Amino acid sequence: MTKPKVLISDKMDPNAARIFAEMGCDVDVITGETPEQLIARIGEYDGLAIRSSTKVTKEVLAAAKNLKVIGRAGIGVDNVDIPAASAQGVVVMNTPFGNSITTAEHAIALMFALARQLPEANAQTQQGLWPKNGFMGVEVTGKTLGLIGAGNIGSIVASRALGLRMKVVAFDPFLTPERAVEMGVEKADLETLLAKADFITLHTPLTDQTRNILSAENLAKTKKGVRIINCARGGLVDEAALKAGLDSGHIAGAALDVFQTEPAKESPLFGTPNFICTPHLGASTTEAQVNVALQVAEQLADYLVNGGVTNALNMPSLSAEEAPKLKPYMKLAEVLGSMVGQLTVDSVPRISIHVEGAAAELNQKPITAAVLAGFLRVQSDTVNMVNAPFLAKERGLEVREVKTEREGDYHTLIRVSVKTEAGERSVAGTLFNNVEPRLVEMFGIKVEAELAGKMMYIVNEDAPGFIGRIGTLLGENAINIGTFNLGRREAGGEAVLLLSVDGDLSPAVLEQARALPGVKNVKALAF
Ligand SMILES: NC(=O)C1=CN([C@@H]2O[C@H](COP(=O)(O)OP(=O)(O)OC[C@H]3O[C@@H](n4cnc5c(N)ncnc54)[C@H](O)[C@@H]3O)[C@@H](O)[C@H]2O)C=CC1
Ligand SMILES: O=C(O)CCC(=O)C(=O)O
Repeated sequence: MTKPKVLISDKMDPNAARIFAEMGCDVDVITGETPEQLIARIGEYDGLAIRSSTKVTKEVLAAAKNLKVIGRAGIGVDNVDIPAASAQGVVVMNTPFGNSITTAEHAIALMFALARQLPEANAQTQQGLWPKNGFMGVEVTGKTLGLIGAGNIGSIVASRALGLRMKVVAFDPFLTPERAVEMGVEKADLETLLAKADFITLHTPLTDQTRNILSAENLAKTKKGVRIINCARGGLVDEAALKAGLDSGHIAGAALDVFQTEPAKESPLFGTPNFICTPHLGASTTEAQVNVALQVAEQLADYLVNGGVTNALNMPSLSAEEAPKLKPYMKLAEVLGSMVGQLTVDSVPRISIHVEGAAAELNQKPITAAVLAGFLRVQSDTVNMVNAPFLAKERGLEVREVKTEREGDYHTLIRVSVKTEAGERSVAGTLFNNVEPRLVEMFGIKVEAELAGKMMYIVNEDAPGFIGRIGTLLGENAINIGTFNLGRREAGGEAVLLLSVDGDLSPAVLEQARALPGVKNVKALAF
């Protein structure tokens, strides 16, 4: 088997390259390239490991013909076009915890730097000015810290602030009252936070809801003398309004690690009294960089080599332990989805995936994704488990998931039903010996078949002589029959026949089969 090829395109701890090699990948480390150089190179790689400098745009993705996974050694993925990656079936992963402590510590460091004006005091002292009377700081003890965003980093900041004997007021729409109690913070709305906080620190992603969350209007609602820290993302704070607030003295200090435009080589804020900044250093400690490098390499290599999915942002996670267990179920799910896709001619507004028995004990998301991939692949051969749920949504296909833990006739069953103009139609399958996918029912008729290779599907009236006629027809066309699977609603009623064949089923052969007496439908299937 050829080794997967991975490109590390940003400066990363050397442990990443070591782990990739140890886990069976060929790895190149080529950093600092222009977008054009990356576009020219990316086509040869299966995996791409990045930090924040590489911008994975639509154009880069369009050139990434072999790319299967992108790994961000860090948290924020605003430098990756995730919708374009998803549409192309490329998994995007991050390392959500590796640099959280480090970034929280940077926010606390900036808070102290603001409280005691450390950068300016340092600069003037080293200029020989000994400015002992020029710097009157404030204590943080007893002060209120306003936390906007109480996720991983925000909650670490809160714990450190509580240790410093500060009060913490948190605004986060997703923070439950129970979690706020557990964290020891007061849950508040934004207005309350703005009115109460002596220091405000931001720890949210940049989204349509958080963009400009500290707008001119909101900055005006803060307490006079407030100090603001942003170690999350540029764009959360209106930089012009921040400058105006510092100039007027309403804001006593501001510290930015992140800017609206990065790298920030110039800014109206530079040189403003009580403004301090760092060049997006939040995650820059030896410990954090080793953590994220190890994690990103392990996650990417695990996906490329074993199919394990960890910390993916555009597909359900699948641990290396779960992956082998789920594999036969996903295969079954995919062939059932494919069968329904190949047999359905009408438009399908809804697809339901019902798992029963052993399958119901597993993570259902990958099973659903596999059904959708099989179902939609009829429309495009670039569909895979990553982009299938995305495409289903885009096409307005309603996806229903149902679980029944109790076993029915089989120890496990997956049923895929589609709603069409002709009504609800379903196929169901099980696993023989826990590994071999088998169809056991289609459209209400019990029929057992292995769905593999080239197959012929026939619906006919159950009548004597039919099997002989179809055998003769295929024999006359030099088509060898591999397996022969029959089912019927009742004696003399509707019957289905699924044949696996060795040769090609030409349109002429299918036409001859359709012309046989009692035949209602004939289709060539491929799995
Ligand atoms: N400066 C740096 O070098 C680094 C920056 N970061 C950035 O820090 C930010 C936070 O990271 P984590 O804590 O790991 O993320 P997280 O996802 O654990 O937490 C984000 C929190 O923001 C909350 N949130 C979402 N929308 C909100 C809204 N409209 N108002 C208030 N809260 C809202 C969420 O509910 C969540 O609790 C991210 O943007 C990340 O990219 C992370 C690491 C390093
Ligand atoms: O990789 C870096 O230095 C930036 C880290 C960051 O911003 C993140 O993890 O979101």
